[in-house]
Amino acid sequence: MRRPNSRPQKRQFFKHKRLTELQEIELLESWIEFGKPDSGSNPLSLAPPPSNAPIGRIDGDSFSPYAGCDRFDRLPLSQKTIDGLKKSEYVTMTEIQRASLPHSLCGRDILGAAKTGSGKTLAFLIPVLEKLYRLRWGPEDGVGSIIISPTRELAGQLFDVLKSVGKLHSFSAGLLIGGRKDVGMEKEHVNELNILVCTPGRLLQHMDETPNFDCSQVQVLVLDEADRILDVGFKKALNAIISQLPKHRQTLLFSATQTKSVQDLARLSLKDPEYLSVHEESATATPNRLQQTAMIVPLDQKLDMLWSFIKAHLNSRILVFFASRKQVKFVFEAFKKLRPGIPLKCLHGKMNQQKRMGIYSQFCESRSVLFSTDVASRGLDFNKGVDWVIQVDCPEDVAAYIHRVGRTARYQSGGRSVLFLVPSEAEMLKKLEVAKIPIHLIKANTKRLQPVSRLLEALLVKYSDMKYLAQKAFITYLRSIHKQGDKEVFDVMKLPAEEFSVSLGLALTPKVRFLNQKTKSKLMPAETSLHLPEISDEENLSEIPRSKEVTVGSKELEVDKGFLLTESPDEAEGQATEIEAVGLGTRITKKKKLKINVHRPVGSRVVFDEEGNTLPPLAKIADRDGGNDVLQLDKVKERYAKLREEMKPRDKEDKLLHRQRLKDKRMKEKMKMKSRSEEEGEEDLSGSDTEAAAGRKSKRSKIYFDSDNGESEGEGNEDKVKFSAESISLAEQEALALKLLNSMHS
Ligand SMILES: Nc1ncnc2c1ncn2[C@@H]1O[C@H](COP(=O)(O)OP(=O)(O)OP(=O)(O)O)[C@@H](O)[C@H]1O
Repeated sequence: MRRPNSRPQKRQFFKHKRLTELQEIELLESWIEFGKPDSGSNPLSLAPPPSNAPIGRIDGDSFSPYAGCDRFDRLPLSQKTIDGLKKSEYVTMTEIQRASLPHSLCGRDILGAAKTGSGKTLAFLIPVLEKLYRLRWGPEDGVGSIIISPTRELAGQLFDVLKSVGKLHSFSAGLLIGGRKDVGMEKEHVNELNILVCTPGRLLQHMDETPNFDCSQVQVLVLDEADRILDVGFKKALNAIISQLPKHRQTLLFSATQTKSVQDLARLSLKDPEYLSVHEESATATPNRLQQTAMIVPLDQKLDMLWSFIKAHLNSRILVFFASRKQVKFVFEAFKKLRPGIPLKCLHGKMNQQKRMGIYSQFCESRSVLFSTDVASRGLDFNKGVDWVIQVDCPEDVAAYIHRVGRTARYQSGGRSVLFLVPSEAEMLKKLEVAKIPIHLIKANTKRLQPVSRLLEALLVKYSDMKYLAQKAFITYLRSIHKQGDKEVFDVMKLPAEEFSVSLGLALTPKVRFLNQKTKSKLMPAETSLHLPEISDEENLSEIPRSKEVTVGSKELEVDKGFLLTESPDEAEGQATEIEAVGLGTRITKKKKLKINVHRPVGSRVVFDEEGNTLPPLAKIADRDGGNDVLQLDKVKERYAKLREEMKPRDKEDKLLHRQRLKDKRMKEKMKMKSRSEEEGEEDLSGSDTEAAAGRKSKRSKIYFDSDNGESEGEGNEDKVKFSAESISLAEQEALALKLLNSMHS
């Protein structure tokens, strides 16, 4: 009885809701049309209305202005979006949101550039939601918007923000990224999704493989980190994607480092795009709350510096960038074994996706050090903030620098960054300065440096897989420098390859095959690691931005003051002395330091000096020519040369021993096989079941017996061995075989 009554009520409710929605859309369309900002204008130049000014329709056909407003609820947005924003605690707009939303809500194409961490994500997600809402997009309409991100982690992050802000809308959205196994399931549902957040590769995979996958109705295309996606690396994929999208669509491009290349934009067929670069006039290209520093660090001392830095900042969240995956793996594995006292994690593109996502969220949650390649350099917003960004290897260009340091000091929080430059990369400082990046050249407080290369040497002796990782790290680093396009900054020939390999704990310098013989011979000899950087002369020094003091205040920053010293102009007697001091300082192992050898790998040999203090295993070798000698560079080099010489015969011995062991093992296996076949019976040996059996049999007789008469080849010899398989036990056979082997080797 109740049912028939309830139906009309329900229908009434929906009818009412539909009308409201339609009315809302109508109102929004009129409001947007009424307050359209002039094409080419920047709404940021308009003063925001007073807080008590009316919002929406004022009377008849007039509406409140929205260009220039500073709060989301003053924009012509659907109630669902306003409520979604409020629930996610977004009330006031950031500059890029204020500048771009009035234009993008009108349906215009946007090229948006703003500093890292300035809120570009909402600047493109809101117009996507609003456009589809106003078009009353539903499940049967299929894909209405595609948001492309260069990395999986970033796509995942965008998807989370979309879910949070758009949770009151009824659109279906999907995350399509590589590395996920459920591609089959994705294929079944991808056509039902309204908003796709994806990486270029996975999207293209669906375009190629998924039957009936249709993107011909796409209304809004978004490229986050647009300059990266338009880069050569994604060129083919992007061209293929664009060819399957309708020409009439809205396109939104955002990045902290925007492209203006006409060629790039022509590929996207933008229509009169609004170029909104909100921080173009700003004094700096990086966030204002970011304190940026650089240090000249000889290549062979980078790991000493990094290790010391980590040990001095055990309560921080530190993101460390390297040039290659192999370096990330080596340093992560090595430092993990040395136990610095803070959790270590690593992230690179070859990790499986689940692990990648896990590491990303773990790093968001707790204090730790994350070693990463540039896979984490763009867009990622670690929710509890990153305290330090350390660039152990120089970024490939200024844009890469901006994105890397942009992982800290996001939105309204502060952050700090350190860039390590080898002396030959000092040119990078000038490039950063030209790009309006306020970076201060500092030098390390060498008293607090803790050398780590000797510990690495010990590790490599103990763990053979570490040696392999170190070799790979060495080669890939040199290769990455060799491949860099900017030859003003990167010159592989200026790198002290041998010293570098020693600093990784390698006794022998690996061969660098990708450099031809001629080039190899030109690789810098060891002493160039201490050569002056190009900024050594007074003239150039004055061009490098300096700060008199790093502004530090908190308790933790006292540690920084101890570890990092700003180079004051008074100190600049000449870069030569300073760099040399840094160079030597990091190599000096003061006895005092060695007394507490807390970094010793677990289970490693402990060596004591005459006073009963513990020393790292190789410290003894270092000191045996007299304590003061290590203070001299020549002696240090001599020591390493000696060490290498000492290691050479040991390496040979190891190889011989290894070969011998393999032989013994093979011999034992064969003996076992023989005794097994004997147990199985004569007929097996004489039978001709398979070719393999025949082969085995003939091989056996070749090794153990004189082929015809069953006598050993060594007859007549003192150690002659003559045996018959039937007459002796397996143990005896093994003993005899070993004896035979020994006699052969002797
Ligand atoms: N209007 C806002 N009010 C408060 N917080 C905001 C607002 N907009 C963005 N944020 C916060 O600012 C942080 C950075 O935002 P977002 O990730 O969008 O920056 P971005 O400009 O895309 O950075 P990147 O260039 O590194 O990709 C995020 O934590 C986000 O939640």
